[in-house]
Parts: sequence; C-alpha cells; structure tokens
Amino acid sequence: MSMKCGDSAFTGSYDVGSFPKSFGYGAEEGDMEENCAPPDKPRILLMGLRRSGKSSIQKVVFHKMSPNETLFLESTNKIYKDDISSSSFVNFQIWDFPGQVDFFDPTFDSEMIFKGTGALIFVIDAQDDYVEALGRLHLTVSRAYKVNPDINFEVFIHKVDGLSDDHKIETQRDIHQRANDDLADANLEKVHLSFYLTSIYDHSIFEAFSKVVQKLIPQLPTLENLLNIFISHSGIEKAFLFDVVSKIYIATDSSPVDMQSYEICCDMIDVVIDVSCIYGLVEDGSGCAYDKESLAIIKLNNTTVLYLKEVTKFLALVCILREESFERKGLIEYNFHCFRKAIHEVFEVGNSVHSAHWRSADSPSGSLSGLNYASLNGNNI
Ligand SMILES: Nc1nc2c(ncn2[C@@H]2O[C@H](COP(=O)(O)OP(=O)(O)OP(=O)(O)O)[C@@H](O)[C@H]2O)c(=O)[nH]1
Repeated sequence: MSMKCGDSAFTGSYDVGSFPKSFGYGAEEGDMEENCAPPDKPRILLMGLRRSGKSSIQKVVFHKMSPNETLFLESTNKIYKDDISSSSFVNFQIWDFPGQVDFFDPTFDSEMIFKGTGALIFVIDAQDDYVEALGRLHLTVSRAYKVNPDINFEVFIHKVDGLSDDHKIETQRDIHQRANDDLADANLEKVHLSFYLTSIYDHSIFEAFSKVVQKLIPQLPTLENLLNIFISHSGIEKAFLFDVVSKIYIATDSSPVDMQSYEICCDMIDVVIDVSCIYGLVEDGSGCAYDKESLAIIKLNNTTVLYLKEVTKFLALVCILREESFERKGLIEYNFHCFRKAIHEVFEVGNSVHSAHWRSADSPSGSLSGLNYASLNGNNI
C-alpha cells in the first residue's frame, strides 16, 4: 500500500466559499440550540418515538461514535441542532428531536421547523411493537406535508440487527402497507414514503443516509454522469464519491451497488485515515489526516485493487478494479485528473449560479471545459 499525507491545506481552483473552511477529522459536536442555519441551508430532521435510535444514528454517522457507546446515550429532551458543515461536504444541519415532541404544544412552531426542511427521517424501532410509532409517523408526515409538500419523507425501519432475514422482509412489508393505508385513508396518497432497513451495527445506516443525502444534491445527475465516463474509460469496475468524514457516498456510477463493495470501500477510508493519523501527521500532531496528497492503493489477494484519491477537501474517490486494469495506472491517473477538474467545475458553477439546476446535467459525455478523457483504446472523446 502506498500512502501519502502532506500537511498542506487544500487550495483547489474552486470557490472555497462553497465548502466549509477547515477540515477537522473527527469533528466536534456542534453547538445546540443557538446554532441556527442560514435560511437557505437545508436541514434533515430526525424524528420518531423515544429510544427509537435517533441520537445514535446521528452520533454514529457524523461523529464516529462506536455503536456500543450509544448504549450510554441519554434521552434527548430538547431539539439538538447539529451543524456538520465545518467538517463535511454534507452542507446541511441535522436536527435531532426528542421522542416526546408534542405537535399540539403552542411553542412547537411547525411553520419554522418544516419550511426549510429537505428531508424528514422518521425512525421506527423494529424490535419494539410499532403500532404507536405508525400513528406518530402518520401525524408527523401529515403535519409536515401541510407546511411543506416538497419534503422527502424517509422511514428508517431501525435496529434490524436483532431480526432474522425473513422477519426483516415481513416487518418492512407490514410497515409499508400500514403507513400507506393510513395516508390513503386521510386522502394523502400523493405523499411518497421511502423505506430503509437500518442498523448502527453494520453499514446499512450509512447506505440509507447516503441515499437520503443524494436526493438533496442538485448536481447528482452530473456527478453520476462524470463517474460513468471516468470508469468506462479507465477499466474500473465500481467507483464511489465519498464524503470522507461521514463515509456517506454522495454519488456512484450507474452500475448496481452491492453492499460488500460499499463496505470494503468504507473500510478502506477507515484504514487510510487511521494510518494517516498515526504515521502521517507531523511530530507535534499538527497537519491533516486527509489532504490533497491523500492517496492509497490496496491490492487484495483476489486480484482486486482498491484505489483511493483525494478529490476535494471533503470528497474522496474510491474505486474497485481488477489487477490487469491497474497495469494502465498512467491512464487512470490522467483520467482521474480530468475527473477531478470536472468535479471542481461542477461545484464552482453550482455556487456561482446558486441554483438547483446544473446547466449540463443532461450532457452525455461531459461537455465541461477541459474535460478530455483518454480512453482505453487510446482515443480521446
Ligand atoms: N440493537 C440496536 N440498538 C440500537 C440501534 N440504534 C440505537 N440503538 C439503541 O437504542 C437505544 C436508544 O437510542 P437513542 O439514540 O438514545 O434513541 P433516541 O431515539 O435518540 O431516544 P430519545 O432521545 O429518548 O428520543 C440505545 O440504547 C442505543 O444503543 C441499532 O441499530 N440496533
């Protein structure tokens, strides 16, 4: 494995204003109540009954808490607003609600809470009787939809680590059916709920969060398009664009995602950051565990190669490829250079336009200036 870690801060050509200013691996907790998002910064709400696992999800995904430590988390008794944008590409606020939130309390300002919300994650404890949770889900969704019909409603059927495979499927089917029946009875058929089976004890919670976040990234079609072009011209089998600090993948190419590939790429990020923290920082502990020189290549014993490289201050590309394809390392590096440049352009334009619509999201072969991939047969496209 080769790995580099310099201590210089990233100074790419993009407008750093779009990205938080400093990267601190293992971010500190955000401030609580006072930490308000600017009006245009979307938020993700975590709601659900008491002890359903909301705080654990937030701590495990965004604060590197180990799942076992969540056993000692105290009950949340006021809204916890966590701004993770100083360490992550995910430029949102996560609001963790107490389980006993009362929508009929006059101090509960649903207009303010739901107006700027991008996604509402409702967590249901699958190891518990979920009848009460379904009632709560219905109340929450109908309230939120009335204020803001553009919210994405995401239901995490959580703690499924305690369930057998058959039981998981059956629970998901039953919750899906009942939740949609309740909506239909209230003439709310047009509300769409997405369901995920999750647990903090495996990668399912990261995968589910990845999908929730991807829906909120306006540049997603462009990112997927760029990844498709990159892998097809470089002989790569699968590529993920990762938010390093949370291990959420913000985009991947259009081939199906299998859980094992995602897991091994997550593990690679952990290895790189851990080794870099131990051996990459300067003596006094200053510097960054992840910076523009971060690069790692791991050859597995099954002729597979894992390749990780820095894309931006917060994003890393992690690829899976065959050993034979890695013989053309120069080509991969050249194409990576084009890919990286294009990604920077995507976010530069995204910032200056400040709009949800990326001008070349439909461009089939990446018409961004300077994007000139070398292909496997030696031709440029
Ligand atoms: N088995 C299992 N337990 C989990 C999982 N996620 C959370 N838990 C446990 O569930 C318990 C409650 O978790 P919390 O995160 O405090 O729940 P909460 O929804 O924030 O609770 P309130 O703050 O009271 O609303 C803790 O003991 C966690 O360890 C999971 O995926 N699997």
